[in-house]
Amino acid sequence: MSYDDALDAALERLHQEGRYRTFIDIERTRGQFPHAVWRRADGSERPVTVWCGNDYLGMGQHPEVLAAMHEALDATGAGSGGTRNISGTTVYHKALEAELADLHGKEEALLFTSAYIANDATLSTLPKLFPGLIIYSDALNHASMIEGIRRNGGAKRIFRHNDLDHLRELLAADDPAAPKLIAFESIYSMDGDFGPIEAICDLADEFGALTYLDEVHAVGMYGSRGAGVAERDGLMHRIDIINGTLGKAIGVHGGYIAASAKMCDAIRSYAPGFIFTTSIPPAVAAGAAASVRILKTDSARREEHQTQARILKTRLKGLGLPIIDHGSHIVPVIVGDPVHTKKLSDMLLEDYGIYVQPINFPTVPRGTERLRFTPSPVHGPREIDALVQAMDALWSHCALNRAALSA
Ligand SMILES: Cc1ncc(COP(=O)(O)O)c(C=O)c1O
Repeated sequence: MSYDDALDAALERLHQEGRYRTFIDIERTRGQFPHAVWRRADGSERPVTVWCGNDYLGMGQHPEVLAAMHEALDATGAGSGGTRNISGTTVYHKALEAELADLHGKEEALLFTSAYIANDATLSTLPKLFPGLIIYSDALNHASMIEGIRRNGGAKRIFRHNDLDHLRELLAADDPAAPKLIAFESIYSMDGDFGPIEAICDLADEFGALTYLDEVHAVGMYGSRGAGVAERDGLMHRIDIINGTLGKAIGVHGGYIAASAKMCDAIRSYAPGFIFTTSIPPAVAAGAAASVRILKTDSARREEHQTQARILKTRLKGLGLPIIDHGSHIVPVIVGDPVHTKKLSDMLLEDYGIYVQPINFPTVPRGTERLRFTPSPVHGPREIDALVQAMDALWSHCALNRAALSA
């Protein structure tokens, strides 16, 4: 088989399984979000409202964030010009790390090019620091954590999602003297359910394990200063390593960990995913630092975000649509098969100008294919009304069941 034939076969497999992904070309205009323009393949345009963005708080359009980026861009130029060790460290990177360490109440923070890389690089490096380390990983952890754990060559145990009894059983079965780390998330983004942070910290204390918490879907949105669910629940001091993104609620780009100075120093010194890659541009660091700083005091924006999510869930539930509701900001509507999920997504876009991507297997289990809406403070009553009316009409059009789901 030629290389070309092999590529054809690999792509065909995805088409056959209904897993081939096509990009939807969405063009934004500064200050217009969530309104944007969809450019079709033939070049024609359609105005759309974006309902699946992860710029949860609209910070990517915040004038102070944009001003900070412009200022740094004008002062320093486009790129960082190197890895952090070789000319890629600037005052902007250091200021952002200080801002993040302060946010999470940790001694230090360490920037990565994304939260994916932060998870992968940190989790793949930890066994080099703690020989014999056993990592206990929630079954629904993000792909970036799974990849890091898979590649690290150390021992791993997968506990059933949020199942404390199973986690305890696994911890108890291992050598009490072995170094251990429990890796989990504060909000699991597909169902929007919360990780049992306090109970996991209790188990970590009991079994002498470190805790690693991915707060990617919570940073900026939960806690009095936007540090995440651990802050909201008064548990930040019990987490050894916090992972966060600058690309979702912070509205810019990049990722980080926050931890003790020694932990950050060791990861900085050992992790190839930190050492051998160009650092984020200074302008990106400046924008992210401005955003983090603003969100530390802008609790009104957080409250508005939660209110919009509650309103949307209540309205969709009022139509009898199967919503998963764990009380977070994520609004998953379960359609239950890939064909209807795709059809709904296509019709919402073409007929109603509403952009939401279908979420299918393997991202979610078969039979739970869904549309996942992400409201923000800039989705007003007009946008919510339009979405609710469209969902009502399309649900009837596709003759889908109207049955409430329990959380
Ligand atoms: C739980 C979780 N962790 C990490 C990431 C990676 O974040 P980033 O987009 O900054 O790479 C994601 C991305 O969606 C995520 O959902």
